[in-house]
Amino acid sequence: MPDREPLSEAEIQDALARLDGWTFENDAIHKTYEFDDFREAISFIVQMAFYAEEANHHPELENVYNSVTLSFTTHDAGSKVTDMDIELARTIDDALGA
Ligand SMILES: C[C@H](O)[C@H](O)[C@H]1CNC2=NC(N)=NC(=O)C2=N1
Repeated sequence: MPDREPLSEAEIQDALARLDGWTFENDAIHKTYEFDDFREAISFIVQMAFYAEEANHHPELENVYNSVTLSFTTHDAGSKVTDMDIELARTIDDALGA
């Protein structure tokens, strides 16, 4: 089970190097996904929500037409990036192939 200890910037960058398309900014990790259309974007959000709920860890998300941006930080750790954020980002990308 990932823990809620804040990661150092070096640990975060090392973890992001093993993910695709995630960036670290303002104490959160972010990724923007582009889909064919609005339906595909919303479908991704719905599917992502099941993984977030299963992990009890939730993103901030923004949707504009076919674009979805997920941002993760761990509120229980003072809104710092923890393994919870990294692991859920990996789970979502592995599961949804985005
Ligand atoms: C009570 C509930 O388990 C907590 O508030 C969970 C819910 N989802 C969460 N999501 C995120 N991103 N960070 C948290 O610390 C967090 N905590």
